[in-house]
Order: sequence, then C-alpha cells, then structure tokens
Amino acid sequence: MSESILRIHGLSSAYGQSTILWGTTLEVKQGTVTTIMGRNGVGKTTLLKTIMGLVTPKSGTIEYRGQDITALPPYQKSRMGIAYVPQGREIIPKLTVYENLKLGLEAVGDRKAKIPEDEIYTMFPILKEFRKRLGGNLSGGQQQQLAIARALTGRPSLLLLDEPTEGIQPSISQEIGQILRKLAKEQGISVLLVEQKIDFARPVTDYFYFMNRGVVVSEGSSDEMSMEELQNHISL
Ligand SMILES: Nc1ncnc2c1ncn2[C@@H]1O[C@H](COP(=O)(O)OP(=O)(O)OP(=O)(O)O)[C@@H](O)[C@H]1O
Repeated sequence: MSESILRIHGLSSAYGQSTILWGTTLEVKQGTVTTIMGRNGVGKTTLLKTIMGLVTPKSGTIEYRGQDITALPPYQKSRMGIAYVPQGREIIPKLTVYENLKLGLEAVGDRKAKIPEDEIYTMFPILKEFRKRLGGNLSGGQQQQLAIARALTGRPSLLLLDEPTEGIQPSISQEIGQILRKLAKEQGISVLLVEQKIDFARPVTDYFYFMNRGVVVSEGSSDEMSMEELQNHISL
C-alpha cells in the first residue's frame, strides 16, 4: 500500500457559532484519486477550505507529508505543494488565459519560474489555442480546464478539487476525468476530489469517503463498491 500524503484527524471547524465539521478523519494515499461524496451542505467545501487554511480549524490535525500543517496559512501550504481549485473555478475574467496561468506561479511564490507550457498545453490543447483570449470569454468547461491548469503550473503534489464537473457538458467532464487519472497514475500527483456525480466519480476514483453532517460516515475502495452501493451511500 502506498504512503499517505495527507492525514486528517478529528478536524472540526465553524463559521462563527455555526459548527460545520464535527471531527472529520480521512487520509489520501500518494498517487491516488480520493473522492469525498455527500449531499449539499454536509461540509465538503468547508473541509477543503480548512485543509487549505482558508477556514481555521477549531480542533484536530492536518498532516501533509508527515508534517503538521494544521495552523499554517494558505500561502505556505501552496508553497509546500498543495493546490486548490475552488468550486466555481474563480478564474480572472479580465485576464487572458496565459495571464491566468501565470497567477498559478505567483501562488507558489516563484515569480521567476516558467509555466510548464508544453506539459500544460499537451494536457489541455484548447488553452494553447486560446492563450490570448480573455478568461471570461471561455466556456464553463474551458474555464474549468484553465482553473486546473493554473493549479498545476506550480507543480503541486496534492490537488484539492471542488466539484469540477458542476455545470459542465459531459464530454468535457470525461476529458477532465481522464486528466485526473493521468495526473495520479503517471505523475504521482495525489488528488482529493469533492464530487456529487457518481457517473463521473466512479471511474476516476480509487477510494471514496462519504460525509454526512460534518463527519465521515462510511468509506471504501472504488473496486469494492457497486454502483448500487454508491447510490445508497449518497442518498443516506
Ligand atoms: N462562509 C460561510 N459562512 C457561514 N456559513 C457557511 C459559509 N460557507 C458555508 N456555510 C454553511 O456551511 C454548511 C456546509 O457548507 P459546505 O459548502 O461546506 O457544504 P458542501 O457539502 O460543500 O455543500 P455544497 O455541495 O452545496 O457546496 C452549509 O450549511 C452552508 O450554508
């Protein structure tokens, strides 16, 4: 079994008085795609934000590559190789595709580094074609590809992805799924994915966690789970 790149133990976090995570525990193995599923509002986005340091945990620990990173701010986590693609993508509409990609490098604090253009454009050929186009003029699927590409410019070890298929046509979702598999299997990048669509998640995922009301309620490897079991888990 491969090593864990991320271990989360008993993580709780809140917005003011409103507690959302109630002691979440999970891990991500190196070079795998690990997927968190659960209904709207159970705390999946809050979990990713807490891992990234955008929400401060009340208790619990986050360990990345064996190091306790619980209290570190987001920029330090970025520099250590954790990249985050938020729900809704958050690309900058008034900047070109290339300029948006450059922002990914700034997030890791390396202004002198070059965008690995060959790699990025091999993975996302449409971004090469639209290099000079404004981000705001891309389709939803192309913006999602740009957001993932931007996260990859700093060569992360762990990619946190929040619902990349939301509002995207199935053919592009499929392409994104294939890219996530490749990143994990060929480049050893570990992916922690939040996803609601079973059809997309099933072929992409190595290991599933199911959340309800701020905790993990069940888990299991993708191979061991039938489509029916998956359906049952998320309808709980
Ligand atoms: N900034 C915030 N301030 C206060 N409450 C928030 C904030 N962000 C989210 N919440 C609340 O926290 C709860 C969990 O939200 P979260 O977005 O983490 O869930 P989710 O499982 O990702 O759901 P979804 O799939 O709808 O994004 C919800 O009740 C939501 O209304």
